[in-house]
Amino acid sequence: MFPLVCKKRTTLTITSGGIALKITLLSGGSGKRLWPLSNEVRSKIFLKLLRKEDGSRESMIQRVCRQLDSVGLLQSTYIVTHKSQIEIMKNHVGDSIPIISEPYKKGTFTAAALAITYLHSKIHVKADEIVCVIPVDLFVKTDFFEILNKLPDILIQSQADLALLGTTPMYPSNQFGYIVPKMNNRIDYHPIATFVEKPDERKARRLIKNNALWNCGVFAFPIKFMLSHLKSKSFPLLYEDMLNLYEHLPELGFDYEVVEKNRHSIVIPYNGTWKDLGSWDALVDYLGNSVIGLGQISDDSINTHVVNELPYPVNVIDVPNIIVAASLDGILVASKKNSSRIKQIINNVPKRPLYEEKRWGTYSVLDHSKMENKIETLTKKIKLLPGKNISYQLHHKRKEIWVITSGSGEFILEDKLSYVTIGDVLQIPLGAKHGVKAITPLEFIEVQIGTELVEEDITRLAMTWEEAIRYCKNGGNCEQGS
Ligand SMILES: O=P(O)(O)OC[C@H]1O[C@](O)(CO)[C@@H](O)[C@@H]1O
Repeated sequence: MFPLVCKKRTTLTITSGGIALKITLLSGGSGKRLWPLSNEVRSKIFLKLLRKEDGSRESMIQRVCRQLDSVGLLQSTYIVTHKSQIEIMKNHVGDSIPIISEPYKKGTFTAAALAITYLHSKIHVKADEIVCVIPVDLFVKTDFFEILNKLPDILIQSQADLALLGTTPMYPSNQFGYIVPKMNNRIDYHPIATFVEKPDERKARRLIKNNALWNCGVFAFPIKFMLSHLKSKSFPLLYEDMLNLYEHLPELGFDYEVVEKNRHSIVIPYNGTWKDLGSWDALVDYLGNSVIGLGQISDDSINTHVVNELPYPVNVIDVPNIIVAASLDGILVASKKNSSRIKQIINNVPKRPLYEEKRWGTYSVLDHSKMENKIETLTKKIKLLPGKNISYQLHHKRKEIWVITSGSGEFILEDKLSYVTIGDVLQIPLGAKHGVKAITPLEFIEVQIGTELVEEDITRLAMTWEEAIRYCKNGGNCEQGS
């Protein structure tokens, strides 16, 4: 899906003054403020909304990886993400970037700690190598990433054990953390005097007068610095031990846990574009068009945007300064200024995602009905990318009827392989082993009938098609589908 193939990975990647640098992208968080396009499994970093120069669109994670690649850092990049997002992550960035899977969402400090134990005990990164932790939901120009290559030198020269990136504030925001530098006569870094988190507007103005910078959420330090911090907190230093304990570890933020307590930190000023793309208000500036998907906005609806994933048009007449975002998960109509308030009410919205990107393609839930006798039906539209397959699997609580609506593929039912194409109707009884692989882009409607229809009711027997084929008694001979 995404042609990002990074150059050959080496254990010793970028060196500056002989010290190597590793990049850790933290991609946790579900981005509730971008509901309904983001949900439990499709976090904001996977929304393919950002317009590229060639007119195509990319997601935040794709943009950051492309920019890291252009400054030669992708080959030393590791991604930390929650286990539920591994499949979608691979769809966006491919298979060549190592992904460290978080068993639970535990905040930026605990996620960074997991990454450090991985680098330290799994791939034996040296204790004085520098690790730079970056959030994925930032919008910057490529020159921002060029600074990262200077981090090892700057950390050595300054003898600091923690470096942060700070950007010149655009206005007295009460939404960001401020870094107050002790001004020296250098232009490349300053020691940090103090931090002020989300000040009110008056205080923000004063801070800006005192040369304070917005905290970009980028932290760099030698591995040994974090290892000693972990030791002092009695956190495990080995990756496997960390995984075993993860469920019981506290949810901690890196800012509070490390940055605000450390006495030898520096800030590296960055004067270019930096934007936190966490809300509709911020994101719409980078969409390129005022309407994405089906819909129209009248000329008098100034500064209004529509992002519509539904197959129905959204028309807006004479309503300025709003965002309309529509997906299978729901519809948001909000003033630009207050669209972030969705975060407070989102908990009342049903959790099951109605749209998911999987390693093989996507599915959308079209209908879910529950009858009085506890029988449920759930209808999905499933789209498989050519050459991809769903697992060879069975369900304990549902039978399925599939109608192939487009394309062709191979289908295995109870260890029997057949060829399927548009118009075929496939009956999959309760408990029957089944799987499908797309030859050309394959689309089908799946009707599930059973009790407790949840995505988790899947016993997977084989993940790859080669493994699935081995189940076939007829040695893989194709028969015409039913
Ligand atoms: O195990 P995989 O490959 O993720 O496939 C899951 C998909 O297979 C099905 O169970 C089809 O039987 C879908 O309902 C589901 O989305």
